[in-house]
Order: sequence, then structure tokens, then C-alpha cells
Amino acid sequence: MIFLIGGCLQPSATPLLEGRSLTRRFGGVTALTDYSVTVGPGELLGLIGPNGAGKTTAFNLLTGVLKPTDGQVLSEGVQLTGKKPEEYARAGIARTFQNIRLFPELSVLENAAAGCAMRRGPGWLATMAGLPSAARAENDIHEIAARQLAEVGLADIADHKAGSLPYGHQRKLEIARALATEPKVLLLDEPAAGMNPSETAALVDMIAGLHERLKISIILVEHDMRLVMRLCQRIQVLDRGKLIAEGAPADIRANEAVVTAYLGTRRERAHA
Ligand SMILES: Nc1ncnc2c1ncn2[C@@H]1O[C@H](COP(=O)(O)OP(=O)(O)OP(=O)(O)O)[C@@H](O)[C@H]1O
Repeated sequence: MIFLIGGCLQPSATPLLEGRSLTRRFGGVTALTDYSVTVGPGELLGLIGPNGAGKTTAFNLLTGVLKPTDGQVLSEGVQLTGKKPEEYARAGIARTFQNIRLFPELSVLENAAAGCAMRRGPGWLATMAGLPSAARAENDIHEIAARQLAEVGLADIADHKAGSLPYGHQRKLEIARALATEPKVLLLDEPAAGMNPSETAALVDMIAGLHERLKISIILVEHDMRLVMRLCQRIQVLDRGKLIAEGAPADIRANEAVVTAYLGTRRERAHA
């Protein structure tokens, strides 16, 4: 396999994140069937599909929020299957959620710092309780959190309450909190949901900038097709829990199975 780094083709490397033949059932519903994915260094991968296609389930499996019924998740060849989300975070896998999950009463900085604490783990938090190194450790956390707030353009409002922020800023704060875990792979679940066109355009620039500056790998679930086509080098398409296509944006646009999946959904909606 070949990975794209900074526009150049690089020889194969162990994937930073790999899902192998992932299947997840909920009672009688199979949300995802035999789904595989690899993400290499510096890749920006899009994951698209009609409503209910299994995208969020795939993210939940790849970040340890859900355990697979079958299949495996690995990071740089190391098994993560069955481990807790904190252990995925410590392995360098971070995510945002479709529904914003901030601490509304805490400040913007404290919310970002919470991401950093998650990566470093409970043992590290315990050392903060009274040991001489505690103040230095807390400074470290705040420094990392402040850096990530600057990355997403929220540095000026670090002391504001998260719950008081406009919606678009809350979405950016979610990204800053995920970045504060210092991830190798960042999974963004519908980051543009609920944004107006100008907020979405700014978000595209922000994600492209982060990807360029931080050199992290990103997997992006998004309904806004223009956003996905603009940002991603490779796109996977799910339909009814199955991977139906994978390739460059131009190939995906021309793919008959993809067109049918989306048209089918529209027709179903029209007749509903
Ligand atoms: N906890 C659950 N219990 C039962 N069924 C579930 C559960 N989570 C997901 N499903 C079902 O699995 C299928 C895939 O859902 P999923 O949320 O992964 O799709 P999606 O592609 O993210 O959809 P959307 O674009 O609408 O967010 C759907 O049929 C959904 O109803």
C-alpha cells in the first residue's frame, strides 16, 4: 500500500489506525458488516454514506466507544480491540462527537485541558494532588490546551464559559479538546453539522490548515459533500452497513453504486 504525505507518494508503513473486518450488531440490526479501513501518516480520509449507513458506528468502533461483534482495531500494529476509550486516546486516537459534548460550566481553556488529562491518564492526574510536581504538571496541561485553542482560533476567549459560546465556536472547541490529547489520528464526526455556509467555509480552511501544520491523520464523517470532496484525498462510502466504494474524490463522484445509494435514499424519502 502507498500513503500520501504532503502530496508525495510514500512507501508502505504500518497504519496509524486500522479496522479489520469490523462487524457490529445491535440485537437484530447489523449496523456495520465486515468493514475495513487503514489510515496512514498524514492521510485525510473521508467517510460518507446516506443516513443510517453505519458511519457513526464505524467511528464508535474505531475509538473504543463500542466493542465490535467481530473484527479488530489496531494502532501501529498494536491490538486495541476490547480496550477502553481512554486507552485508544493514549494510543493517539482522538475524536469529536456528532452531538457536542462539552462541559458547559467550565471555561474554554478547562474544556481543552480535559482532553489533555484524558490522554495522560488517571495515574498522571493523581500526581497532581499535592505533589511538588503538581504545579508544573498543571502548567504543562494548560500550555498544551492553550496551544490547541490558538490552532482553532479560540485563544482570545479562553476564559469564557463553554456553554456561552456560539454554536460554531463550540464545534471548534470540541476539535481543540480532541487535539489536546496530542493525537496521531483525529476522527471528526460531522464537524459542519448545524453550521451556516460561511461557518462551513471557515471550518474547511481550519481543517485544511490543521492537517497541513500538525501533520496529523484525519478521518472525516460529513454530510456536506462539497466539504468532503474539497478536503479528502481518499473517500470511503458506506451504504446499509457495507463499504460499497473507496477511492479518490473524482472516482467516487463517478461511481455508479455511490450514485445509486444516494439516489435510492432520495427516492425513499420522496415516497415516504
Ligand atoms: N445503539 C443502537 N441500537 C440499535 N441500533 C442502532 C444503534 N446505533 C446505531 N443503530 C442502527 O445502526 C444503523 C447505522 O447507524 P449509524 O448511526 O452508524 O449510521 P450513520 O451513517 O452514522 O447515520 P447518520 O448519517 O444518520 O448519522 C442504523 O440503522 C441505526 O438505526
